[in-house]
Amino acid sequence: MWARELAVSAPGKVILHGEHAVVLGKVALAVALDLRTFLRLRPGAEGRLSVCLPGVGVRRSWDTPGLRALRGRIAGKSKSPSVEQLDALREFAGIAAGASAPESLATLAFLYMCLAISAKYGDVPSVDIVVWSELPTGAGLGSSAAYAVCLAAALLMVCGAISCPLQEGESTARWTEEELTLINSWAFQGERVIHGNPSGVDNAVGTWGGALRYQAGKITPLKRVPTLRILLTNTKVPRSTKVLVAGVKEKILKFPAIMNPVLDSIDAISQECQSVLEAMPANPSPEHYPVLEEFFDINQHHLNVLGVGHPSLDRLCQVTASHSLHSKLTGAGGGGCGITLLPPDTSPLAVEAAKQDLCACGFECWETKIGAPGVTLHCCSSLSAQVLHALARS
Ligand SMILES: Nc1ncnc2c1ncn2[C@@H]1O[C@H](COP(=O)(O)OP(=O)(O)O)[C@@H](O)[C@H]1O
Ligand SMILES: C[C@@](O)(CCOP(=O)(O)O)CC(=O)O
Ligand SMILES: [Mg+2]
Repeated sequence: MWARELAVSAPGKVILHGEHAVVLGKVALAVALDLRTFLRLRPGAEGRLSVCLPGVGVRRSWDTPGLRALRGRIAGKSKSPSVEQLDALREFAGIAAGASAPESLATLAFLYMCLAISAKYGDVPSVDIVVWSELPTGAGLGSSAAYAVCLAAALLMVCGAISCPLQEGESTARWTEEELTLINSWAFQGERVIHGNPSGVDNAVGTWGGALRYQAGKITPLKRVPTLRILLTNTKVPRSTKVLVAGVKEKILKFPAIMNPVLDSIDAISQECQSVLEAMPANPSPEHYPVLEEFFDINQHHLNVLGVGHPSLDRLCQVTASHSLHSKLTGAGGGGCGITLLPPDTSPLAVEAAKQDLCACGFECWETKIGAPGVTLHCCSSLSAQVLHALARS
C-alpha cells in the first residue's frame, strides 16, 4: 500500500528542427522547456483509484477490484496498446469509439498505463492522482509527453518497478539512468495512445531534459549548446498532433517522389544545425546567427510543403520578419506555437515591439529558457506556492 505524498514533474519541449520528419526516422533536435507538468500522488481510500486532470476537465474514480477484473480481460503480451485493448478501455470508461477530445485521450492513456504497468509490476494501486500543467495543451510544446512521463514515473514507482529516490529531508531527487530508460519506454506507450504514431522524441526530452538529438529511438545529448534566446508564441489555434501526423503520412504515400526529398532536406537541416550549435561558443556573438536564421526560414517552408502550416503561423512569421526576426513553427504545427530566434544584438525595444505586434494578432508570447531538467521527484512542500495552489484546488 502506497503511504507517501509526493510529486513528480516533467518538462515540455521545443523542437528546433526535425518535427514530423523524425516520425519517419530522420534526425530531430529538441530542447527541454522551463514549463512543466506536475503530478501529485497521495494514498487513496482503500480499494479506490482516483484521477483528477483539471487541464482537460477530468475527475474520475474507479474501484480497484473492477479495474483488476478489466485488466485480466485485456491482458496482452505486447507492451504496445492494441486496438482491442483500447476498445475495451473505451467501453469501460464510456468513451465513444473514435472520440479524440482531449479528455477522452487523457483518460484512455491514464487507464492504459495504469493497467499495463500494474499488470507487469504489481497490483492496481489505491492512490489519488492529480495532474496539472504550466504547458498549454495541444500547442506543440509536448504537453502529451510531459503528461505521459509523469504518469509513467509515478505508476512505476507505486508498483515498485523503480525506486523512490527521495530521502527524508530532501526536496528533489532523480532516478538512475536505468530507471529513466524504463520511465521513457512506458511514457512512449502513453504517447502512442494519445498520438497514434509518435516518434518518441517528446517523451525522451521529458525524461532526460537538456538538449538532445533524436533519431529512430537513439538519444544523444548535444555536446555543447550555446545560450540561445528564443521567443515562444502561441497562436492559440487548436490542433491535434495525431491528425497532423496522419495527414503527413497520407501526403507521403500519395507523392513519395516529391515528399521524400523534403524529408531528406529537413534531416540535413537538423544535422547541419547540430554542427553549427556544437561549434558555437557558450555565449555566441551576432555573426553566428545568420546561418541559424536561414535554417529556420528554409525549414518553415518545408513544413508548409508537408501540409502542417496554418495562416496563423504565416502571420506569426510575417510579423516577426517585419522586425528582422526569423521564426518557424514548432511541434506538430497546424496552429499551436512558433519559435523566434533572438540574436544577442536584438535591441530590447525591437523585442518589445515584436511582442506587441504578436499580441495584437491575439497571440500570446513570452521569452523562454531552454535546457530544463528532465523528470524529477519532489517533496510536495518544496513546490512553489502557485503549483501547490493549482494542485490543491483540483
Ligand atoms: N495536463 C494534462 N492533463 C491531461 N491530459 C493532458 C495534459 N496535457 C496534455 N494532455 C493530453 O495530451 C493531448 C494533447 O497532445 P498533443 O495533441 O500531442 O499536443 P501537445 O503534446 O503539443 O500539447 C491532450 O488532448 C490530452 O489528451
Ligand atoms: C510532429 C511530431 O514530430 C512532434 C509533435 O509534438 P507536439 O505533440 O505537437 O508537441 C510528432 C512526433 O515526433 O511524434
Ligand atoms: Mg504531443
